[in-house]
Amino acid sequence: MSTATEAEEESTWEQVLRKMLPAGAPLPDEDHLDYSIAVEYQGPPVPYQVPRVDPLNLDSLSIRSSSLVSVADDTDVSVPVAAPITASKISKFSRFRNGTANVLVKESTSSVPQIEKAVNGENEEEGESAQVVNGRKGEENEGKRVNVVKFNTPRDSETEDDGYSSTQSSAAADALRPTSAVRKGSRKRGVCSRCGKKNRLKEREACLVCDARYCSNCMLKAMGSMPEGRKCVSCIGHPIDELKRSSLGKCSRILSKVCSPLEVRQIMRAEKECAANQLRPEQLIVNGRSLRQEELAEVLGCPIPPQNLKPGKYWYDKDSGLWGKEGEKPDRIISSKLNVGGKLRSDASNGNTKVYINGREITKVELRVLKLAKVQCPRDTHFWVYDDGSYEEEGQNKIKGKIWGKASTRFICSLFSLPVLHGNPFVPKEDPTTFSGKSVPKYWEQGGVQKLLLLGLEGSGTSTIFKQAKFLYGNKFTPEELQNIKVMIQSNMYKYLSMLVEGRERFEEEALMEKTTTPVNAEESASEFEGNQQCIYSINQRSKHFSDWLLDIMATGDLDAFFPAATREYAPIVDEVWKDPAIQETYKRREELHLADVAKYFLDQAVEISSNEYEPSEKDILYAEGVTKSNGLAFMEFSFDDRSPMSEIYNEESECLPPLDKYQLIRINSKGLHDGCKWLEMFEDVRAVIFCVALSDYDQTWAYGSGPSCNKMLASRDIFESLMRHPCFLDTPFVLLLNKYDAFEDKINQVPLSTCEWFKEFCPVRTHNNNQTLAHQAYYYVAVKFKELYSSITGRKLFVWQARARERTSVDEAFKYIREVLKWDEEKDDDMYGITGDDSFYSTEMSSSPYMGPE
Ligand SMILES: Nc1nc2c(ncn2[C@@H]2O[C@H](COP(=O)(O)OP(=O)(O)OP(=O)(O)O)[C@@H](O)[C@H]2O)c(=O)[nH]1
Ligand SMILES: [Mg+2]
Repeated sequence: MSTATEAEEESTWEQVLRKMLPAGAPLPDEDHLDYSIAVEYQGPPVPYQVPRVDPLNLDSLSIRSSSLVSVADDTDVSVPVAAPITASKISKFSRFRNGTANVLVKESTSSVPQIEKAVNGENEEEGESAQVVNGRKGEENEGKRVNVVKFNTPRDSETEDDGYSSTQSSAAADALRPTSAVRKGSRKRGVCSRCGKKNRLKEREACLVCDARYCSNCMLKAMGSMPEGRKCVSCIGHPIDELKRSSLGKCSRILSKVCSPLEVRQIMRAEKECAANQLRPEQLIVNGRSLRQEELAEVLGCPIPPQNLKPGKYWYDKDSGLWGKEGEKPDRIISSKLNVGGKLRSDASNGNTKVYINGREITKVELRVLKLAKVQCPRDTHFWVYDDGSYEEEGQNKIKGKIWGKASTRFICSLFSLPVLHGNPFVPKEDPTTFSGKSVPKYWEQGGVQKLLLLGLEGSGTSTIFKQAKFLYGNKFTPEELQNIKVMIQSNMYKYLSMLVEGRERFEEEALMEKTTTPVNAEESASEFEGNQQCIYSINQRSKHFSDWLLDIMATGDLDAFFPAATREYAPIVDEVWKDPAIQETYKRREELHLADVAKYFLDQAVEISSNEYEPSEKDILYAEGVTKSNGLAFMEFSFDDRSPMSEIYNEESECLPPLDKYQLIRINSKGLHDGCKWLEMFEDVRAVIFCVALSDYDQTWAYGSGPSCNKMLASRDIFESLMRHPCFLDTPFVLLLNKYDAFEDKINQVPLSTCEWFKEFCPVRTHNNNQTLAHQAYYYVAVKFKELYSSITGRKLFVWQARARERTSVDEAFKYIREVLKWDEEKDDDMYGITGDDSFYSTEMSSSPYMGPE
């Protein structure tokens, strides 16, 4: 039962309060004391009488104060419940304030009018009134109040702020709060569960247990010192809502605004590590049996534990280490030989293939991968698979091979989202057949498909090239891919806008700072002050609210959950904000914000893009940043069908023509490169690595995640270097695509190439008759720098090609060049001498270039 204490004397209330608060919670000072807390008191008996209040008879409760209750969205319960007291308005002597206008309103379901309401309304820090609550019997505590609608009537707040006349004890309100924390119902975005203020544009911090949402004003008051992370004080000790498990320990923007970084760190740590928030063993059922505490400990403590473990039913094959959700294909490989759960059942993953691994009937996908990996598995085969991936048929006592041994199998697995053994000592690196022994070209064994690996730093143009290849060589985008691209474009648009509004905020601050620190003369600056501190980066309230809201959403990483469902709704305001002169001014400084120039292309079409009927045009597809929604791995197969029809007519034995060369283009985005290049091991059998560099990056800065920033060209160079040193590619030819030549041409006359420290010795030749433009010279210089680096490390020749990926013909030429490189690479093994004299044709030979500065 909750106890509520009303203490007369200062020393006494302080004492009592301290005991009520969670250990370590700061005691609010008297002026700001507006806690309304209900916690179960578990301390020693107190030496004085605790005032008791009988539970209220809800039906007879008449409240003069500001709140009434509606149960608008609740069908089964309809008990009026006592009001939310705007806690910040209650004095420590716990009197209700004077009620004013009370209005009952249903929560509107459309959010557009709410935006209007909120953005036109006053700031949430100011007083408000007229709150209506959807409450429910027995769950009315701070955390449980939902759907509070407020009216932005400034008059009300004025009258409200003075005088508290009700003498009703706050204990009455406290008594209504249950002690148990139960999550209930849906909560409306933007309504603070404590003060009831509503603003859809403000982010709220949610309690991990009951999902009560608090505004930044109320958060600390409702959550205290957060000894178990973000939980209402009354929810401390209770297990978290499992839906929120993935957000444990992930700081929100609002929290980082309210607390210092050190506090945030402590809170996040407590949230992750405190006992109450841990998985309980009975929540995990493995092979049909819930775990015991020591089994859970074993699972979590083993060298390769299942990650992001959530409550649920799993199967585990302790011989191979395979682990998956009950009824599903394997999800990962964890440590083997753990003694946990029941016995693995044959139907554990609901397979119907009549092929068994360690007694489990495998799923169709697994069977497919086994077949692709050339493992013989007719029906009723029983395999025994060990934790190093080696396998044998049951009863035969003869190891047949290693399932994940071949790179190609690992690649297939990754395509089918099946787990593979990673970074384990058993990957047979020493096995010559899995490495590209060039004497028998590897691709012959794989049906003649030659893999081309396309990579580059973020924004270098790899996805543009990939998409161009798709347009060029005939692979149509499927409806599903198109849908993904559409969603990608829509969410990118919000990303661009949020970068702009964030930049605007910064520029505005800077501009105003400058204004105040450099007054032209006293009079002017005074009048400027009165002019409400405006500058070219200032925007109106409405846009400002939208911007704040957008930034909050972006900060919580919620974007995908929120869009594109809301895209249509917000299209007009997106368009309005984008066209705002302040944002346009900000866009002019986009380079400082690392904002791609396609931002304009897409934001100009905000309304069309947001529409349901929107279908990305070819140009949209091409200009969009990324290939897939997750923008991870993408691949396509193609061949160049450019044999002239004439030659076939002439060739009487046209059937004897060699089949067209088939290629598989695999594009990895730059993230895959940063994660310790671990992806790359799957691609050891590629025929060529195509590394893409944006020439125009030479004056850009860039940072790995939140790390220190550096020149982007240097970052590209470093990645390139780590690739050529990678053991998988020791024998693989590299093609360097120097992309964005168009942007480079535009830039080079304004920004000297020597801006990049690696190119500081570039000294262009300035003769009148020189028909080579500066861009041309600069391009050659860059190419030579890369070539020198490459040959100094590998002792081989680097192939370089220039590209403008937005132009389709340029990409076509690039691929034709790559084809020549492959041919040359093949022939060089056959004929070491015949070709070497001729190789300058394939590469940009310019070691004697006049543009090289003195070394
Ligand atoms: N001006 C110009 N822009 C280009 C060129 N190639 C690509 N872009 C643009 O540069 C931006 C980034 O290109 P992407 O193809 O997405 O780059 P990426 O390598 O896939 O980068 P991530 O997806 O971020 O890993 C896009 O807006 C492209 O339209 C080019 O040759 N010239
Ligand atoms: Mg991209």
